[in-house]
Formats: sequence, C-alpha cells, structure tokens
Amino acid sequence: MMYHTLKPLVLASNSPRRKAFLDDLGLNVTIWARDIDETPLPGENPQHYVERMALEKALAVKNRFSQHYVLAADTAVCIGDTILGKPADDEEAVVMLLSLAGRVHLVRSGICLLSEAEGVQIVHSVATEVRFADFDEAVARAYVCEGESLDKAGGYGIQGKGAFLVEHVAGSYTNVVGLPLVEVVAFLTQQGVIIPVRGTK
Ligand SMILES: Cc1cn([C@H]2C[C@H](O)[C@@H](COP(=O)(O)OP(=O)(O)OP(=O)(O)O)O2)c(=O)[nH]c1=O
Repeated sequence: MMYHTLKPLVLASNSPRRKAFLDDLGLNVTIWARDIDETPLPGENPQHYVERMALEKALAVKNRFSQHYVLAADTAVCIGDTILGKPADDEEAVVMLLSLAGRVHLVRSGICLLSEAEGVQIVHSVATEVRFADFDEAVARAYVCEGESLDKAGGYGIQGKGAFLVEHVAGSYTNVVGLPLVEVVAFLTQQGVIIPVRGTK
C-alpha cells in the first residue's frame, strides 16, 4: 500500500483497469458509474471531447455522492480530427485498427475530480503518442479474434496482446490504459484526498 485515503472517494467508472490502478496504490474507492451519451458534438475537437466526457461522467454521480470526491475519466484514440471510441463490433474494430496501422495516433484521456461539498471541479487531459507497426488486414483480424478489442477505445489494449501492434510510445503509459496516474495522484494529493504511507514489505 502506497497511499491512505483520507476523504471518501468515488470512482465514476466501470473500467476494471481504472479500478485496478487505484487498487494497486492502496486507495479505498467506491465504484458508482452511470452511462452517459458519448456522442461527440458537431466539430468538437478531441481534447474538448475527452474533457467534457470526464466531466459529464463525474457530474452524473455528483448528487448521489455530495460528500465525496468523485473521480471520472474518458479515453479516446485520436487520429487527425477523428475520434475513435470503443468499436461496436469486430468489423468496426478491424476498420479502426487498419486506420491506425503504420501511423502515429494520440491517445487522450480526460480526467475530472470534483467535490460538491468542497466546491472543487478539476478537469484536465493528457495525450500520449502511439505509433503502430504497419500490419495488414490478416493481422488485424487475427488480433480482433483474441477478443480484447470491444471494450477499448480504438479497438486495442496496449496492456494485452495489443502490445504487439505498438512500435513506439511517447508519454504516459497509464494514460493509454485509461487513467494518467501521475496527474490523478497529484490532484488527489493537492486536495488532501490521499497521503503517501510506508507500508510493510
Ligand atoms: C487505447 C486503450 C484503451 N483502453 C481502454 C481504457 C478505457 O477503459 C476504454 C475507453 O473507454 P472509456 O469510455 O474511456 O471508459 P469505459 O467505458 O471503459 O469505462 P467508463 O466509461 O465506465 O469510465 O479503453 C485500454 O484499456 N487500453 C488501451 O490500450
């Protein structure tokens, strides 16, 4: 355990990866997520989109947890002005992966930390550059058959077999997996929600 949780904290997310990251740090979090409309606004730029999504996910649970700090996040794969969310099916996953093959894209995660009681509303985002190998359709289909595409933005998981598609990463790794930990820990520490502790080895 690296941190103690001093104020009640809700993670407004159903992502098992986000929960696992916070568990690894020893944080004590309640999970409570509500679905929101994830459609981008007409002409919305990718940074604005992920920040708005994170804010909306946090606002969706704020009333129920008015005495808590609420943490939410949203991750999208961005290639040019195109925002790729989670593919609807295997075919869409293949199309997404082929649009990324041999090219550089940005994985953007928006994060939001808010507290109704303490009047705090922090919204931030982090971008990580990822370059994919130049694979073909047979490789994309073989990867999608592994079954890890559908719950992930852009149709791949860098933490899984998707690692084999990735040639280069510049920036935060945890940001690609859905939660930029350095920034999240900094915001939680600034607000006095968590404090580092020395555990037993
Ligand atoms: C690119 C990439 C994305 N992802 C995941 C992170 C996010 O969980 C997901 C993008 O979907 P999100 O809408 O950000 O999150 P979610 O639907 O999983 O959870 P919730 O809305 O309840 O918070 O893609 C990976 O796990 N690995 C990767 O390499």
